[in-house]
Amino acid sequence: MATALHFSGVKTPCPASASSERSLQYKQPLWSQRLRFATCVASNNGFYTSAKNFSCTSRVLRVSCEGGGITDVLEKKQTENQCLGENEKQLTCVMKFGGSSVASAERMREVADLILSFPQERPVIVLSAMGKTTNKLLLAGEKAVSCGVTNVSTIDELSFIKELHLRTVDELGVDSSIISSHLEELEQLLKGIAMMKELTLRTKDYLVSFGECMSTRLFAAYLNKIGVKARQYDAFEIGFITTDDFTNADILEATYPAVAKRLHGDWICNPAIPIVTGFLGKGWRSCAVTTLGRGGSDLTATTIGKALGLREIQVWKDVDGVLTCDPNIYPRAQPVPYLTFEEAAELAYFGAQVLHPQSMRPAREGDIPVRVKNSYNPNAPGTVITHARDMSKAVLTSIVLKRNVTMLDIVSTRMLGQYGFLAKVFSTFEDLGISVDVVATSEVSISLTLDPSKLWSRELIQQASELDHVVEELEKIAVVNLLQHRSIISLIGNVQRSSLILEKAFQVLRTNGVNVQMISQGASKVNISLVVNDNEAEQCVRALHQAFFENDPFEVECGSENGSV
Ligand SMILES: Nc1ncnc2c1ncn2[C@@H]1O[C@H](COP(=O)(O)OP(=O)(O)O)[C@@H](O)[C@H]1O
Ligand SMILES: N[C@@H](CC(=O)OP(=O)(O)O)C(=O)O
Repeated sequence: MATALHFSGVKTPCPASASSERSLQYKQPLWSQRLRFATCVASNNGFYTSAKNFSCTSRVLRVSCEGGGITDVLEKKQTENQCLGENEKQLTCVMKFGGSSVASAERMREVADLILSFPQERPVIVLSAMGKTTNKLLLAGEKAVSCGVTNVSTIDELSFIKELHLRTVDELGVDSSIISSHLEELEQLLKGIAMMKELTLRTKDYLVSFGECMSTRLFAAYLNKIGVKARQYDAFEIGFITTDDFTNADILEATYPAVAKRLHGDWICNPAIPIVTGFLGKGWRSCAVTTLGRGGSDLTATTIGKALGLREIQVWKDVDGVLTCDPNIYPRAQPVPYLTFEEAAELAYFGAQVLHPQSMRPAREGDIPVRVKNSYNPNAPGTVITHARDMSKAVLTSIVLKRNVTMLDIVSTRMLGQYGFLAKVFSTFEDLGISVDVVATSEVSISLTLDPSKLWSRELIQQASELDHVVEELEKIAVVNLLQHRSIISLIGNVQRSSLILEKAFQVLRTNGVNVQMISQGASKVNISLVVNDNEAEQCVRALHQAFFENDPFEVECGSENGSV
């Protein structure tokens, strides 16, 4: 590949230095081959080597030498795609960094270093909004509804967002023009919301999109500033086509070829690290900006992974991988080294905030391994999620809690043996567009829980009236008992060993005086769900964690009547 390149125009002689060559490779992985060659040509000709900074456009490679601000311009004579070696024509992996990983200028610099510490990779980068920007944008929107147009500029969250992004511009040393129009437009939008006194789901999505649009622009500008060629993309401009379910849109199939064509096409014509907004899409009918549900950048990453058929999808978080339970509930949670797609999907669906519920689907379809890593602790091995893993020793993998769940006990008013009862119950939910999580049935009754995330996007008042409506409809065929403030504890693991899991679990729950109100073992064979009262749930998770992950396994298996399990 190197011999196909031609550089000329080097004018300034400098002493040769091997170490500069290494630092060039480190800083500029995409160009490392070419730079090594450029450096080599230069030193061979007795010109210079100690290159310090460099930047590349499709035609010009600019290298400034150490010790004197001398800039040499190396004209690259051939066109970009002719220059790409056979194995450089493919992007290799996705690296997604969540809000916690890009919360400040310092964190962005660290993330840039982290990306560049993998010079063998040609990554696509997916970023979330900085820190808690999405929450702040939503709060600002809610305040705008009632604060009056003239008070919009004093909304605390707006000031916070402006200050954070402008400080980051400053600290990264990039041009403020890359985000100034977004900040102005954001304020205009909030004024519009204040004028209308209304924040629709569609407007909410447009509002939160500013977070990702700005973080990616900042990061791409920073990479370009340090000489690493990067190109920013808004996902809604490059083919992320979704349903029009604002705040919770689904990716449509057309996305895959469109995204692949755009990212791969650009890379081939003019290689630059793609920096893509996570979380965002474009509604196929409305053509408006949509979002993929909270935490949706994980789904953006796996979608790109599948679209481009990449080798690996890396999801960089602020924890050492997927843990045995939520560390906020129990800080002694431990990393889980391996998971299957199925386990990870159940875990995410049943509430583990670490992964977006839908994010495993594209990875599983494309059979692309997902690695969950800690951007604060890159040396930790993290969690690798693949199609299959050795389950011979696996019992329990992780404990997940989903709070604030609504449970319905539905008892048929008809006689035993009546057919069509289940069908009628579920068609009621279908008609009302409400999704059901966990189900347990007997001949004449059904207990089920309703997915709070599907109700989440609706106003509380609307949720209450929808629940009333559900009960009203079901009461035509059954006696209905609505039970609120329940939690689902999901035991994700090897359900081939369900008796062992249940034996231990019930021992723990009995010791803690907790009665399970519903139990379900899904067809997936990786999940047993138990429904308990909200106010008992965290205590249960801690006790279950101690029993399954911390105690001596022999002690746990034997248990005792009145003490620790
Ligand atoms: N089982 C779990 N494993 C790991 N993290 C979990 C788990 N359950 C909840 N979490 C929480 O998820 C957080 C990471 O997810 P998220 O905030 O979406 O990350 P990011 O914004 O970096 O994408 C962790 O900080 C942790 O508090
Ligand atoms: N910014 C969006 C999307 C996202 O994925 O964020 P994070 O990766 O920080 O969870 C959110 O807060 O929901």
